[in-house]
Amino acid sequence: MRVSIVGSGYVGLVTAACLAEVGNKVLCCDIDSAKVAQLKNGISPIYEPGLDELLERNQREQRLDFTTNIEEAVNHAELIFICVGTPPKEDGSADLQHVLKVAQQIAVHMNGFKVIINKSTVPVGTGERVADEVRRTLIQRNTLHAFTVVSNPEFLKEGAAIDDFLRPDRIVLGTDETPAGQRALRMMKALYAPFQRHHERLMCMDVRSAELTKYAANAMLATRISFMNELANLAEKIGADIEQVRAGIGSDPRIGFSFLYAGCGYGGSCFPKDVRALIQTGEEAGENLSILRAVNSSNQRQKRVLVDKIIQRFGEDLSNMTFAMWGLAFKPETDDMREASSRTIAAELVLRGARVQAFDPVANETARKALDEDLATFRQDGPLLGHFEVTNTQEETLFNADALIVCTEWRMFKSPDFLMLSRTLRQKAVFDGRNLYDPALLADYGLIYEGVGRRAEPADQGMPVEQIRLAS
Ligand SMILES: NC(=O)c1ccc[n+]([C@@H]2O[C@H](COP(=O)([O-])OP(=O)(O)OC[C@H]3O[C@@H](n4cnc5c(N)ncnc54)[C@H](O)[C@@H]3O)[C@@H](O)[C@H]2O)c1
Ligand SMILES: O=c1ccn([C@@H]2O[C@H](COP(=O)(O)OP(=O)(O)O[C@H]3O[C@H](CO)[C@@H](O)[C@H](O)[C@H]3O)[C@@H](O)[C@H]2O)c(=O)[nH]1
Repeated sequence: MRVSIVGSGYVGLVTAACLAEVGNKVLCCDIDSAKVAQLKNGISPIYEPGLDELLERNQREQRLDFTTNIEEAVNHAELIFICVGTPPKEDGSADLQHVLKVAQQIAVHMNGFKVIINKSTVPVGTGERVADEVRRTLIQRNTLHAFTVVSNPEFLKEGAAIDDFLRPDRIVLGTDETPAGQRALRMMKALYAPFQRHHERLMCMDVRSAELTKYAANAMLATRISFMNELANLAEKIGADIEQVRAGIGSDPRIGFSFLYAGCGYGGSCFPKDVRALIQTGEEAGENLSILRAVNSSNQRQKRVLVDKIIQRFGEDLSNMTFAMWGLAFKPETDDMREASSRTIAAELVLRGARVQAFDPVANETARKALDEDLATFRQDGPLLGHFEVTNTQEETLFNADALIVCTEWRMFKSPDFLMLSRTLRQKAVFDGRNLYDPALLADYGLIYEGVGRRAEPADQGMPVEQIRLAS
């Protein structure tokens, strides 16, 4: 089939590459000409495992191309996916300006029947707003073409996006009952047939329910994480260990193990924004979503939990301190820094005069830009006391460092040389925002360990480092 994708970001590119991979002719459009030029030269603007190979192969085999020309994209296909951003507005609601702009542009260039597919995460009612925008533009231009709007929310996770798209848990399709809606449904079923060979994964519903399903899924997952984060904070105070509690409850199949990891808060381009947008939808509908309000504020507090521990240990003035920071991206296997907890932590430390030496295997560049922006607002009030920099290796972060902070659970950080850490860190302290390490083992190495909801082991009760060295 012929498919056009408008918006070539994380969702647009993954959708385009995966649809091309199964034989569709895909044209991907973006307003960012630098991004399109890069893509045309075979360079992916984002880090997503497996994406580069798919982009390269499908471009080479002429099933995938890129353009900045929306008219070309509209003419290319009957199926047009909208995959542009829906960032949060000041009040938390989703900003639909990019979605509605694309709807209008589709109408301007419409040359026949079109199925307009909302893949961007959009609030309930957006399908109707997109249809209104198209209808209004068609009337203004005195043209008449049949079209329908489908909701097809995307559930991929960054870092595992290709696999999530090729082997989805479910494919949600929201269509209306009109003949055009039913024709679109048949086309969409055919488009997704290659991704559900083994069993039916399609869930067909009305447009509004499909739109709400997306927010409900993210809000539920964010709630689970925040529930565990709050229990972790409690566990610390009453001498329990959240990792043991997690294992204890996850084994109940009604609860399950997924998304039960406590840590230094959830980030990314979806959970924080979508929770806030759903709260706003509730507000507009006169429904106070009190659980989600609590989740949102709980997560904002959680992003500071390591900062509080650091202040408690070293005091408010950190001007003589250097922190090594491992991991900057909001999760492993991505370079995405949107709403990453590392940003909150690094900025808070720099404002207190600390030097932060950070390393992420793929997000160093995006992190440098993000922190520059974050700290710029504070620079307006005078020169910063501290300093943030990224280093080329994990080891370089440790140079003259007092303590280590782990923000992202990249595989390479999971089993470090604890003896070396114990000898190198001046204050022998490890603040583990992802609960990667065993508190008792670190105590054996004479390291002070602070996780999230872990039972602390006094470092001085462990075997002294020198003794370990003699024993080994
Ligand atoms: N990133 C994810 O993991 C993920 C997963 C599921 C759903 N979503 C949702 O999908 C949507 C897109 O997210 P993303 O992370 O891919 O965003 P992104 O910021 O990575 O990409 C959006 C792209 O749209 C382009 N764009 C903006 N206006 C345009 C226009 N008028 N014409 C053509 N291109 C235009 C931008 O230049 C950008 O390249 C959002 O609604 C998001 O909530 C994201
Ligand atoms: O047990 C857990 C699981 C995740 N996280 C954090 O939660 C955030 C989000 O993680 P994840 O959901 O894996 O990444 P995203 O790529 O943001 O994916 C979410 O957001 C996407 C955009 O809407 C959806 O498509 C996905 O289904 C949904 O999982 C990250 O900061 C994680 O560190 C935890 O703190 N504890």
